[in-house]
Amino acid sequence: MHSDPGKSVVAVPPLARNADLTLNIKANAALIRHLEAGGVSTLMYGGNANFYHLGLSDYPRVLDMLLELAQPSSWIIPSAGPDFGKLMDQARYLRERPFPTAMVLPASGFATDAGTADGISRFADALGKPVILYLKAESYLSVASVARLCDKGLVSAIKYAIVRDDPSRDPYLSQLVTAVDRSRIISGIGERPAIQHWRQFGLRGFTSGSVAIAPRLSSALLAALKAEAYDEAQRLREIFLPFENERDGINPTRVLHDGVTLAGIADMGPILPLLSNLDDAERARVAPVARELQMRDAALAKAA
Ligand SMILES: N[C@@H](CC=O)C(=O)O
Repeated sequence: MHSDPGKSVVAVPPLARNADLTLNIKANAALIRHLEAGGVSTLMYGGNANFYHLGLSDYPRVLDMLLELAQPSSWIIPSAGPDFGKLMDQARYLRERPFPTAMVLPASGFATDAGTADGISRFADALGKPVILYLKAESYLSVASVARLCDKGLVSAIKYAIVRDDPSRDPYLSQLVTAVDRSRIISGIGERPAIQHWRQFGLRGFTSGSVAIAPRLSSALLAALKAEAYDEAQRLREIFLPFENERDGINPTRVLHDGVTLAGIADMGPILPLLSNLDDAERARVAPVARELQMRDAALAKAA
């Protein structure tokens, strides 16, 4: 298992379940094979896999399935939390397994900056390893608190996912890249802001949900960024926008979950409550867009 955040696009895939909500091992295997065949070797199981609602009784089974299904050369990053009790309970299962790190899901509400920093420190101590921070809102952790956690050696990487109308105007990110080593920060909002985060803020990697449908196209975008081929990167980014627009218009996690099924990659089945699958009208809207993205990706495979 490698542990280099810039080696591949960091996929944030959905998790497949059967009708009775048990794990669908065959469908999860098919999705992981699809990603790995498309050049993706880092798979982060977090929001899109709905780890927010994963019970402790299910957690070790999910961790073991992911370890079994991924290639030994791939890097699986599970997440934990978001609440403090779950973080500390899950640390026990994580530390018994060979994960180089885990991502802390961000709590929203009923938390303070100081309390969140304290909770993350205690989780990293219990895990015995530095963790990945997931910054999704400015109110979650101040830049000073993030820098202190990094200085204490408790953070291996940061998934930066604060959405801006204009990603090039981001005072929090501007402060962050001066306060911590920017090579630790990964753009965490998919293909849409990845080029601006790369060029303007020096972030050297990105996470993606839509990579679960189009791993070759997303990997080609990362390769274009690494080669400083920015026109090509822009062309590739635009291929993702129709699907990303549906995700942003309905719900990013729900559209991705059912989009993978509708694109014919693997049957993701029901999404774990408290989320719900798309309704019929939403499925009718998303299906052609998901299929188009999958076909563009397949065309790239044929051309290679
Ligand atoms: N939220 C983004 C990146 C993954 O975390 C997406 O789902 O595309």
